[in-house]
Amino acid sequence: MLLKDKVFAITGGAAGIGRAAALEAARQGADVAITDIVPEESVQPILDAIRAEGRRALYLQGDVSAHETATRFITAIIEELGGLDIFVSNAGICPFHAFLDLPPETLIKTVGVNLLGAYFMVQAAANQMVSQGRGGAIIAVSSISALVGGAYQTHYTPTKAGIHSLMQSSAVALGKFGIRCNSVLPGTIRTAINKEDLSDKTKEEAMIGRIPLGRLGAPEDLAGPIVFLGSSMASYVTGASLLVDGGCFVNLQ
Ligand SMILES: NC(=O)C1=CN([C@@H]2O[C@H](COP(=O)(O)OP(=O)(O)OC[C@H]3O[C@@H](n4cnc5c(N)ncnc54)[C@H](O)[C@@H]3O)[C@@H](O)[C@H]2O)C=CC1
Ligand SMILES: C[C@H](O)[C@@H]1OC(=O)[C@H](O)[C@@H]1O
Repeated sequence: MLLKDKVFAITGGAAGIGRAAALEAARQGADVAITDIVPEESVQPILDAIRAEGRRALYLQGDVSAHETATRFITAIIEELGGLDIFVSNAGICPFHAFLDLPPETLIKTVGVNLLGAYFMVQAAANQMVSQGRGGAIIAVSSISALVGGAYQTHYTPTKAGIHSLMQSSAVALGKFGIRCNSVLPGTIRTAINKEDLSDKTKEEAMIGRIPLGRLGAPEDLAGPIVFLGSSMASYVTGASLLVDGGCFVNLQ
């Protein structure tokens, strides 16, 4: 087991990539804390699955774009699970929209959830890890979109580039405390975030055609890389970013 008796916390753990990572962390021996904006009832099956692995599970409902959520989440983790070893900033939104008429509210909301939310959470987690004095690991779910553009994602890709950069700077700021900071850069992974976008079958086929491994990703494809970066197997890895995209990024021609 890669995370035996560690405390693993994740934002946006109610669905998609976050849910897959939370469940894998429990399978790998960690107690798991999840925060998400959805009500606790809808997360109950995930909490039950974590407990079925013999691990403790905690849920806090909250909006990551409100900085108080970060304090509330870390406080709950310490009260109920007694410490924090691995923190994953994953919650995010991607409301696809054209550039020229993008409403300011959509920009403000996307930056608030994706970038400010990640910042508040990572800062709070880092402070807790520093005060514990035993190091830790922070992983942010950035995106291949940190490196490439999207005509309907002009408000989204800068948040993912920002998260990628946040992990690089945090790695520098927190190295002296033994805290490692890395990001994963998923390609296109089938989740609720892109269900509507991928309902355009012509677009979906074109996207699959660009991927050397010949398929879109599944949430579970991210679970292993996230657990690996959180584990002692990655003890000399910090400031790094790991593309998890089936080879899409390197497929130029
Ligand atoms: N699915 C994909 O193709 C890719 C996803 N990503 C990133 O992966 C992360 C997870 O996304 P997915 O699992 O794909 O989507 P998802 O929609 O399945 O999961 C996102 C989770 O974040 C939660 N969430 C949304 N707004 C929130 C808020 N204000 N406060 C707290 N929780 C909130 C949602 O309730 C949901 O549980 C996001 O940061 C996304 O940008 C990155 C690259 C590709
Ligand atoms: C939600 C999109 O399918 C997805 O988000 C990303 O960050 C990827 O680059 C895809 O565009």
